[in-house]
Order: sequence, then C-alpha cells, then structure tokens
Amino acid sequence: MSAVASLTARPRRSASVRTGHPNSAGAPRPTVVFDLDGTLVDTAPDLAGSLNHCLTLAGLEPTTLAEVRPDAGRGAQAMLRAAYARAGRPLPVDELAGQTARFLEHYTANIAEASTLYPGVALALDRLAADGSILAVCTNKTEALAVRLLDALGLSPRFAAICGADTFACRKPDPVHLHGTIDRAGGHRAHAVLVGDSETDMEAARRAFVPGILVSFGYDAGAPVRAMASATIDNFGELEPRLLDRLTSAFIPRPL
Ligand SMILES: O=C(O)COP(=O)(O)O
Ligand SMILES: [Mg+2]
Repeated sequence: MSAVASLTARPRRSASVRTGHPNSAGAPRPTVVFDLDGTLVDTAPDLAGSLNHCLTLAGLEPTTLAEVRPDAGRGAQAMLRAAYARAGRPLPVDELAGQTARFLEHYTANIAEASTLYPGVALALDRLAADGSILAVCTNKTEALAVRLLDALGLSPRFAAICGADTFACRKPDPVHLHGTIDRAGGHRAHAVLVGDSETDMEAARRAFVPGILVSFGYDAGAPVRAMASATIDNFGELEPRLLDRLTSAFIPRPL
C-alpha cells in the first residue's frame, strides 16, 4: 500500500462532537493547545507601542522592537524592568506599579493595532479542525486580554477554550493551567499537545506530562528551550495530524 493510500485509509476523526472521547471509529481526538504571544500572534509591535508610551511619559527614550522582542512573552513588568535597566534608571516599586497600570490601560485600548497572525496560522487551524482536533488557547495574558485580542483578529470562535493567567489558581508553567485548559475544552489529557514559544511553555508541558511543540519563530527559541521540546516546528505547515499522532501515541515524559 502506498504512503498516500495508507494515510487516506486511516479512519477520519469526527469533528461534530466537542469531546475528547474516542469517536465512533475509535480514533481519539487530539487536543491542540496553543500559547498566544509569540506562537499564534506576533504581539511584540503593540507591546512595544505600549511600553514606549510609558517610557516617553517618564522622560525616557523609546525602545526598539528588536530590544523588546526577547521579553515580549514575559509580561508588562518584565518589559518595563528591562527597559529601565537598559536606560540605567532605577525603577522603584511604586513607579513600577504605576507604569504597569498605565501600560495595561494603553495596551487594552491598542491591542490589535499592529499585531499579526504568524504565517499559516489560519490554514493550520482549519486543517486541524477538519481533522477533528479540539483547539484551545493557554496563555499568560489575562483571560480578558486574550479574548479581546482573539476577538479582534476573528479567531475566538475557533477555540473550545481560551484560558489566561487568571483563569485558574495558577498560571504556566504550573501544570494546573494546562490541564485546566484541556479539561475546559472537553479534551483528553492523554491525547493533548502544547504548542508554544518559550521555556515557560515547554516547562508547563513537561510538568503536565504533555508533549511540547516549540515554534522556532517565537520570542524564546534558544538551544536550552529546544532541548526541552518534544518537537520543534519552523512554520505552521509542519503542524500536521501525523506529527500529533506520532507525539501523542509515543510520548514518554522526560524525567524531572
Ligand atoms: O503575556 C504574557 O505574559 C505571555 O503570554 P503567552 O503566554 O501567550 O506567551
Ligand atoms: Mg508565548
């Protein structure tokens, strides 16, 4: 039998029921959980815009996108701390608190001005959904900001669950966040993967006993993170059902 014939002979998964239990053909439906910043969406331009809004009001020079990008997935406080450090200016606790509130207010109002989907995201989500995968988002943005961004980009209806840093008691890398997302999506923990761009994501996957797929184009894809990943993809064309089947069927958690 040719490779094509053997693939087409494989039972198709039913996309009609939102549950992780096997469909009538007996095939388990994979749950594909995505990180947001640096994985589905390049949010660095809008994050840099909000950071520069804060820096300018504090009398500091604006920072460049290249300087912001490595910290773009680490939250507002990390970006502010790094920018003040680059400028050689101390950042007392009360100023950090005020600047964080200012950052979030500006970012909420400008969340989808210059943020863009990474190439191939929409097609990959179509393809995975057509194959019967359950799709979900697990991000360390707050849930409200994540929903706001995904709404603005027209992506929200594609996901069975969108869970943020404040959805559960714990956030990534705590496995509670990833397990809760899978559960809320109606998925099955033994047939799930996490697609992410950072050490936080790969650590969350490892602690949740779920394969972690690293995207090499995100904000944090250095050698240490690659070593933690079960697989690395260079574009969304590589996120294929065959890869998910291979990872979920042969997954042996790495030792702690
Ligand atoms: O906003 C953050 O802190 C990071 O968001 P992410 O988990 O979607 O990368
Ligand atoms: Mg990220």
